[in-house]
Amino acid sequence: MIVVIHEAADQSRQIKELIEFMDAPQVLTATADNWRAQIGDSRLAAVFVSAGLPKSVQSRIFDGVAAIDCNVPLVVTGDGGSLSDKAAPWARILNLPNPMQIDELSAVLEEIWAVNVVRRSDTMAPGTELIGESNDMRMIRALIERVAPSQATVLITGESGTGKELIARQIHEQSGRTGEFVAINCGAIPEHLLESELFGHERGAFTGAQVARAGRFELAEGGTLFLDEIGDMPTAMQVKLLRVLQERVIERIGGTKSIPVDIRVIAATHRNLQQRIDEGTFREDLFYRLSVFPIEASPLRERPDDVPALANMLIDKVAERYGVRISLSDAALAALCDYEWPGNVRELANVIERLAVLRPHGEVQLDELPGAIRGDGGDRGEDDADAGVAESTLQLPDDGLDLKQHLATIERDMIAAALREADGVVQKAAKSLGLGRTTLVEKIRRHDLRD
Ligand SMILES: Nc1ncnc2c1ncn2[C@@H]1O[C@H](COP(=O)(O)OP(=O)(O)OP(=O)(O)O)[C@@H](O)[C@H]1O
Repeated sequence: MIVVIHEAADQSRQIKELIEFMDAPQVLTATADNWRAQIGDSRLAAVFVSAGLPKSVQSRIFDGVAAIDCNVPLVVTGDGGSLSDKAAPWARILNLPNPMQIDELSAVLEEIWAVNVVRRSDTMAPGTELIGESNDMRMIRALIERVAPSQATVLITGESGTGKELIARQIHEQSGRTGEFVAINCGAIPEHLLESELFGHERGAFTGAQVARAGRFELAEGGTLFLDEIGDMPTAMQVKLLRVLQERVIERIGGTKSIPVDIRVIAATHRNLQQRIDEGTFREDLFYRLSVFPIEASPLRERPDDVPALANMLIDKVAERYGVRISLSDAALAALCDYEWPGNVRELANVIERLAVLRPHGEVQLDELPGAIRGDGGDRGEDDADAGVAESTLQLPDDGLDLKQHLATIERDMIAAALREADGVVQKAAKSLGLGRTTLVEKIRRHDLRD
């Protein structure tokens, strides 16, 4: 949800229409007094605030936004007034001068989208407990315990969905560090935004930098900075990161002051960094700096003993979310344990979620699992086409269901899953769903899926 606050109602409407014209659904016009009530429980993606509003009113809005989440981007529209440096030192403030140009608005929306991809990934973990009693998981827990109290930089490697972020969070939680756990996905943020996201910037450092802003290094002061997808970090940024790791000081963009930082760095990647070093896309010196204490998150197929406990935990989560509790027959559970899980725990979570939505009540039987998991040689692409569950096995719950509502829920969840997989890139999600981009945008709007 994007909120537009302007002293003139016709201006508010105009800005809302322009934003909607740029394919951003869920735009709300509001006043400084009622915006908070108007958004209700919707997730706040950005707030557009008129520069013409009195400073005291702006401050009130900023404080309200900070109370929800300091990382929500603030966009100051028009140039009728100026913002105090101290108005919101925590904030990401973007500027859109009058008259509003489409290309400038488009750049601002791109940035808002990027920030929100990061915010979403920051809150993605459905639970914080590390589940599993396999030898690998026990070993990982022991490593976490050993490294947590030290200051050592940790490099967590492993395939996608193996729990690298969860491991990083555990290290932070057990470290006794009092600052925040700040995560950033180095692969999801456009290169030109990554530097300011990490290092922050001083006022006037570049167009739109209306006030100074702290970067993630500073936000993680006294805590932990989690650099996810470090293997995708552009090489120019790798040099800067190496300097921070060596000298423990940063400089904001456009700044001259060296700011000391007390942070614990944990990096993670699903890439083979050795291969990237050989290809010349990852610096060897940075690799050695990062991998002071390496932890490898093993793929789920190598620890099938963990599948039952993970499945139970995920069934609980789904029950909380949808109010439907499934169970697994012995044969179904055995098939889950035998499956290769190329998408690891995240894929298991998707399968459990799909089963709960498509087969809302009762015990899931072996023949109700996706073909690839049943081991009948079913092609994964075909399985995806029928949402992972054999059509003939769908059963009507004893007390019936509201089919329209049920199908809408499935559609909403599939779109949400596709957007997650595509890191929020609508074009990519549309392709994986076999839909045109405009159709998907319309569905996202209808299902209220974009913030
Ligand atoms: N051992 C585990 N116990 C409980 N939940 C887990 C475990 N491993 C993974 N998960 C859950 O699976 C999902 C994926 O885990 P996570 O995001 O930590 O993986 P990742 O390795 O960082 O993935 P990516 O490389 O794609 O970022 C999360 O929702 C996480 O909570």
